[in-house]
Amino acid sequence: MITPTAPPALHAHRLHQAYGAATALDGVTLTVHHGESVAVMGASGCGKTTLLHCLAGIVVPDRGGVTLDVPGGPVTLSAASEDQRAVLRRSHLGFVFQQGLLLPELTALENVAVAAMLAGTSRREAERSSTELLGRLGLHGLGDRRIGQLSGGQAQRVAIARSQVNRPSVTFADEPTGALDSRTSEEVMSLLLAATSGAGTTLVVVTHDETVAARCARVVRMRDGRVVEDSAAAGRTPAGTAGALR
Ligand SMILES: Nc1ncnc2c1ncn2[C@@H]1O[C@H](COP(=O)(O)OP(=O)(O)OP(=O)(O)O)[C@@H](O)[C@H]1O
Repeated sequence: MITPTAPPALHAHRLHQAYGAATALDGVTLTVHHGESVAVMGASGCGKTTLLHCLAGIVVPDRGGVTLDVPGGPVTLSAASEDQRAVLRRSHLGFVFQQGLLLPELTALENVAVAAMLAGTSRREAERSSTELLGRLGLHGLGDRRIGQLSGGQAQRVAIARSQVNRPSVTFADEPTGALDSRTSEEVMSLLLAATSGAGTTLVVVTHDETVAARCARVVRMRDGRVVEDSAAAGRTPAGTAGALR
């Protein structure tokens, strides 16, 4: 008897993306399984962020396609409208960027709760789950602070809380520790891993930092818009998944 296998968390097939004369992606194929943590590395300008944006449906590539497995079944991004992709991102994908992109005029709690409310959660439930999540990320009692009243590491914890409040299937992080010192970077990466692959969901993280990449189960290296090395092919074992946050 043949046992049906679960679809991967994401599958990208021969992605090409050019900006004028610059080729950002030159035929990237990548499959990421549920619960994996994958670091994407490579020199500046090699196409890492463009890849992340294509995988998350922020950019639709010139050629090639991406399929994401989310609750309700796999979605082919090229077949989805811009509105459908926006709903998919809000409800099923998480994002953490270098600067967090938090709203400075809102408190830590409001920054997290807004993400839940935009995905359709009531204010009451959004505030309850956001308070709980901030507490689990070590920010108990700091929910009323505005972002400018937090340290860089605390602000990134808020960004992680915001990214996870809708329990995303896949979390995309672009240089999430880029603005932090090495100790804080390690703490933030531990929390990000615990919240994602440590809880059975998927993390794709773009980084220049080898120590950040070493915490991930898999490292993909790019050069000139192509994947030139993939530790999955070399049989590397998971290393950095800390205990689950939920
Ligand atoms: N919106 C855009 N318009 C024009 N060119 C772009 C755009 N986005 C990316 N590029 C170009 O595409 C190439 C890949 O850029 P990308 O940002 O994906 O690289 P990266 O590896 O993430 O770089 P970095 O590590 O410096 O962030 C570069 O040559 C860049 O200049």
